[in-house]
Amino acid sequence: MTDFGPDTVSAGSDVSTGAPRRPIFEVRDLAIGFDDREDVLHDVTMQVQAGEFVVLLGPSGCGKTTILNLAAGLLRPRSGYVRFDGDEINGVNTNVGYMTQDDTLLPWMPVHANVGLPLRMRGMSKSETKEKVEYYLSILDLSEAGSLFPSQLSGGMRRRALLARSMIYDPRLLLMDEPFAALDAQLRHQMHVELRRTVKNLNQTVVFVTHDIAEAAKLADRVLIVGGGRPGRLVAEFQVPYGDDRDLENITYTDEYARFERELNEGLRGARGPRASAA
Ligand SMILES: Nc1ncnc2c1ncn2[C@@H]1O[C@H](COP(=O)(O)OP(=O)(O)OP(=O)(O)O)[C@@H](O)[C@H]1O
Repeated sequence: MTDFGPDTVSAGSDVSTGAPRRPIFEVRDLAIGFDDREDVLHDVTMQVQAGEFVVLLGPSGCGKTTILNLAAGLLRPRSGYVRFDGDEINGVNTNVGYMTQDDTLLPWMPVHANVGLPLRMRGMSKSETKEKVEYYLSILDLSEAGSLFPSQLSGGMRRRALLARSMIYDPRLLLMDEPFAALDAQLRHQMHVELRRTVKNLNQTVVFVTHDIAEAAKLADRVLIVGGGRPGRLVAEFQVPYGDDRDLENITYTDEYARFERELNEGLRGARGPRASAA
């Protein structure tokens, strides 16, 4: 575990050239609040490298979604900067896909039209859109469901369709805000397996928000713990001890996983602010 000071970053370097890598998403010395109220987040510095799966883990209300909204360009910081691929984010960031726990499939459109919608809105031709939709439906095991309407899908299929729609325009960064919170435990597990397989195959960069320790431990390459009371900050960073080839069907039975879950649990306990711990 790394305890965060305000200057902590995870820059890394390119193994082939030794040159420092440019992060795809970067926040430095950030403070953000709403109206004239106290800051929600303060002194936040973090970086996400291309291809990484970063999980923001923290108690409710600590500011996790706020970080995603900054990445999407929906919010601006009070001070500090938020950069995407080296450039400050000014206005809506069209390089991101954003999947939340809301079900935003349009009920009057079949799955293929829902999934292809972002491409049609960007002016892609019908035939190109069809090809891409077919590809994404196939990698998310939805090929048979293309002509069904959202009301005809199971909960897991709806989540997969939403994931396909968030990824179809090849966003350079995928933001996910508790996307599986409404699913039962078994379906959530299936979605974890499919999500990791899909994003790793596509080398998709992900920032994923949750307050579920097991979800963080299974999915992440790196976990950042957000919290510490108000204003919130990054209180700890954990590099996940198992690699890309992790077997999500069996990993939860290993000692390594149990140890890591305990570490995250302790980190999360330290992230609860004075008000939360007193409750
Ligand atoms: N647009 C807004 N206007 C005013 N306050 C806001 C706004 N967005 C967020 N907040 C406040 O900022 C704080 C952090 O909210 P945020 O949604 O980022 O937390 P979170 O960690 O994602 O919480 P949860 O896990 O419950 O979703 C909360 O107190 C929330 O009420």
